[in-house]
Amino acid sequence: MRFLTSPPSGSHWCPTQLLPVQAHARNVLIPLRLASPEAPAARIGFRVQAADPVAVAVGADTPEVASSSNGAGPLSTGGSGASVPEVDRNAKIPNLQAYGLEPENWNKAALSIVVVGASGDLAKKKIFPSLFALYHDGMLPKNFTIYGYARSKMSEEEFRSSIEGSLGCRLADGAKCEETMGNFLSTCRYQQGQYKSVDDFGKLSKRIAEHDGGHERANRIFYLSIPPSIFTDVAAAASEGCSSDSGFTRVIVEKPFGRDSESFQELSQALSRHLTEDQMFRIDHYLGKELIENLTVLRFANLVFEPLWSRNYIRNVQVIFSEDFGTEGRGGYFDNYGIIRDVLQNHLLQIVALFAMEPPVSLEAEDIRNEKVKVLRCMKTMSMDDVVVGQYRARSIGGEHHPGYLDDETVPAGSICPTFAAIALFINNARWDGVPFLLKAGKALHSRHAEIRVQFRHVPGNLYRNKMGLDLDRATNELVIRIQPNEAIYLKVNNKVPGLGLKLDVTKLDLTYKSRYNNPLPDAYERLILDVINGDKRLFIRNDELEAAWSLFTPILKEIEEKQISPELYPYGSRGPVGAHYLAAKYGVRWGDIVNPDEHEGDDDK
Ligand SMILES: NC(=O)C1=CN([C@@H]2O[C@H](COP(=O)(O)OP(=O)(O)OC[C@H]3O[C@@H](n4cnc5c(N)ncnc54)[C@H](OP(=O)(O)O)[C@@H]3O)[C@@H](O)[C@H]2O)C=CC1
Ligand SMILES: O=C1O[C@H](COP(=O)(O)O)[C@@H](O)[C@H](O)[C@H]1O
Repeated sequence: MRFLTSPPSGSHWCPTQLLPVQAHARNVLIPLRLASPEAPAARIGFRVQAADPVAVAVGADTPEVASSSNGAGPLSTGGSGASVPEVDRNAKIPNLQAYGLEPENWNKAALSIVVVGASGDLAKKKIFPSLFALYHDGMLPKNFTIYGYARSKMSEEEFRSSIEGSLGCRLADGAKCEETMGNFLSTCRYQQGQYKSVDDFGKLSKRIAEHDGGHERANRIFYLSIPPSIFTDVAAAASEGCSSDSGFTRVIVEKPFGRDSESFQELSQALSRHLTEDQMFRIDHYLGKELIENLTVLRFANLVFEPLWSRNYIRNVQVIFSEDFGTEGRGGYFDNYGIIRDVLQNHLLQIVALFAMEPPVSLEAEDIRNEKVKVLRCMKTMSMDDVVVGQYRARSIGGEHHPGYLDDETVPAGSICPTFAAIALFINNARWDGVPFLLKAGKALHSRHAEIRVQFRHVPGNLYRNKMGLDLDRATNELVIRIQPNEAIYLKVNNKVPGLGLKLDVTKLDLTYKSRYNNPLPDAYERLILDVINGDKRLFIRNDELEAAWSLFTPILKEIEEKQISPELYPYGSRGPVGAHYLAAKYGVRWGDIVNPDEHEGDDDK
């Protein structure tokens, strides 16, 4: 049982690609089922099993080599041969052994989690509910305490009831849930204080020390859930007044990390005066989403994908973020940033980096982040010809009035801040040369979904060409990784419609998570907070990644602001500005979420 913490939600051109299919095949057997209502399970059939990825990747297809590699993890090839510790996300106690820790020690150390900005939106909406879910699932060390820290005056009771309202059980388990919630709340304490005050953080330190006194080691985590303008003040005051003297002190820093290259450098230098790189965990919660963490598994643990992962087979890649609500309540923050800084420069770019990077030497955080930086640095500087910006306007739908962006009281009159942006991105390396990566993000659109769409090239000399109708693009394979809602991975394939005739249709090999897996998915913040406790930085962003990301986006952000480029207006609840279609069409692409509206649950085709 879990808790509701969010809305319901290579190698370069691989020589092995040239090998005949038989060289990859290990055995031939077993019925294969296609996930199409029209295609019932076959009684007899065959399945071609790929040889072990390890053996193929080293170019050794002999059975001897293949079997000798069987025991190793799928990614243990590339590097020194050192085995990668296996992370068991389902273990009650997190992957302690992977970090050389024993469960016994884990429970010996005290852990204090300080949520700075505890009175704010993110703390209530995500941080406390995620901590509660971890607590309920037994994923927090026995001796842990949560401290809320903010300027607001609140008694401990008021603080607890402000949190309580946002905690909920995913599946009601009645009294048990209430009891667990009560126990959790009793570990929550509140400390009022100023963000710049070393003395106030000192008072908190004293309280923590009194409480943790009996423990040999006392670890502290600070979650900076505050506006970026005060990140440095808090880092300075907390590190001076409230660092642990017998354990680790780690700091989680929320986005946005600056507004452009210059402000990012300033922030980064200022923070580095108070915190070491080791202590800092720069969060991008999209990296904590289940389907994003699975991206590398999909690519590197399956032979059927990685050899196709290049310009040779992929026509274009689309990364789409769509929200069906506006900036309601966050207009003040949003107007200073806009959708490019809010979503594209971080969440979507991080997805592209993970998607397009070369295989890392190992699964160690630094090896993964090295590859992400490399691919980010290969990206071509964007020009305004490849950018479309939009802003939503008011609209009445079925008698219900939806205010436009400018109707938000917290938004300055006449603001030209984009609430929608579409961008074509190119990667100048051997793997991706010429492949358009189309990124699109918008608020107040027709539906809420986030997905990656990989459109493959046409089959050369296709024998079935005349059976596919005029629109050959519709018949090309498409791999869709639906990040949310209704998480799924599906591959569109052409298939013979069963019967005596020869008719083809496009159907799906479908892995819809809720049909395949029983467990509800953890919220991204749960996973990420647990990783901070474990000291696992794989899903956190390194400074040089951000530097590369900002150098990519700063020129267009400056141009939009200096030239005061007006956004194209689009009606609330629509599919966004028409300009986005022209941008895609310029590269011979159609947005997959528009061409296939039926693939989005809750779509009402406005
Ligand atoms: N909310 C969200 O959905 C998301 C937020 N983020 C990021 O997380 C961080 C926190 O976001 P959120 O909770 O929305 O922020 P809030 O605006 O709600 O601020 C959090 C707390 O900080 C204090 N505060 C607010 N403004 C100021 C100020 N100008 N000077 C000093 N203190 C201030 C307030 O506490 P008090 O007055 O009690 O001290 C407030 O409760 C931000 O960096 C944001 O960009 C990232 C992703 C999503
Ligand atoms: O970081 C942000 O993300 C949210 C969307 O997050 P999701 O997990 O609900 O998809 C977005 O609404 C917000 O504007 C942005 O700051």
